[in-house]
Amino acid sequence: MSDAEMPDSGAGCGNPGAGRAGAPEKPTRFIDSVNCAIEGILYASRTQRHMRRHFLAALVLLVAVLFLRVSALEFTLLAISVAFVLFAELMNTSIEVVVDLVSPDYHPLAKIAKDVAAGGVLVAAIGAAVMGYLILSQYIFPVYKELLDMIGSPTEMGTVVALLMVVIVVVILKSISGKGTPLEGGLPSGHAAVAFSIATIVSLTTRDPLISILTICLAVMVSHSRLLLRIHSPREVVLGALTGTAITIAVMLLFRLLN
Ligand SMILES: Nc1ncnc2c1ncn2[C@@H]1O[C@H](COP(=O)(O)OP(=O)(O)OP(=O)(O)O)[C@@H](O)[C@H]1O
Repeated sequence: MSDAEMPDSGAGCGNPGAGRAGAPEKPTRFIDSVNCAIEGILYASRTQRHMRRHFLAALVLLVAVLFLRVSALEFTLLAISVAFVLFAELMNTSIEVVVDLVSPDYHPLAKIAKDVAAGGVLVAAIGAAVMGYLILSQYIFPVYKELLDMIGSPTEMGTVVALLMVVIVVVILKSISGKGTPLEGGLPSGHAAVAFSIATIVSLTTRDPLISILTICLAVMVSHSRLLLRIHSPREVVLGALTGTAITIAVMLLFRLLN
């Protein structure tokens, strides 16, 4: 529980006796119990960055649901998935706090307890992602396909020109920033730029949203490996990805305009 806060033992819900008799009292009224539950959720949001991310994802999903006009059944399935992820994160936080209480020092069993609880959150999140994909892809894929159709299929010449331009722009930007070599380090990441350029070309060639997502996943993995190897910073990788994608799309649009 790296960023957890030590709770204030005197203040909080359902302990009106605190401060008077000294010892906090358990909540007796229903409203006090509800307040305690809300305090638990607030504690988890305040101390667990993953909880905040889950809430943010839930907000994004709600906005998407509003725009995509999913059916009531689909909304129910999505809501259950999101609630399950939030529930798992709350249970994970609770287990972390209990483990820290019982075993503040390193203990192999404490590690297993926390790792298993974290595994529960991961399983819930993967389930929600699969559910989200299966439901939302029916609405998003046709729009995405239309977008790919608007840019058009790349010609062989367009592909070669786009890739060469990406490499040249990366070298120029690296020489301006004065950091790194053509193949290692500096701003932007050349690997990310080329990986995203290839992902864009494959997406436009196949015009298949699923293949597009899979190749983008590969590009993300290539970019992530540059971070893991500590060759690039997140900023350099993101700029590389944007450079590769933007130049490739621009070249494709230009070829479409000229032919
Ligand atoms: N007392 C301990 N004994 C052994 N290993 C521990 C202990 N505390 C934490 N760990 C290890 O560190 C990992 C992270 O624990 P921590 O309490 O920091 O959770 P966290 O950073 O909030 O993680 P999460 O992303 O799961 O919410 C645990 O999964 C566990 O492997």
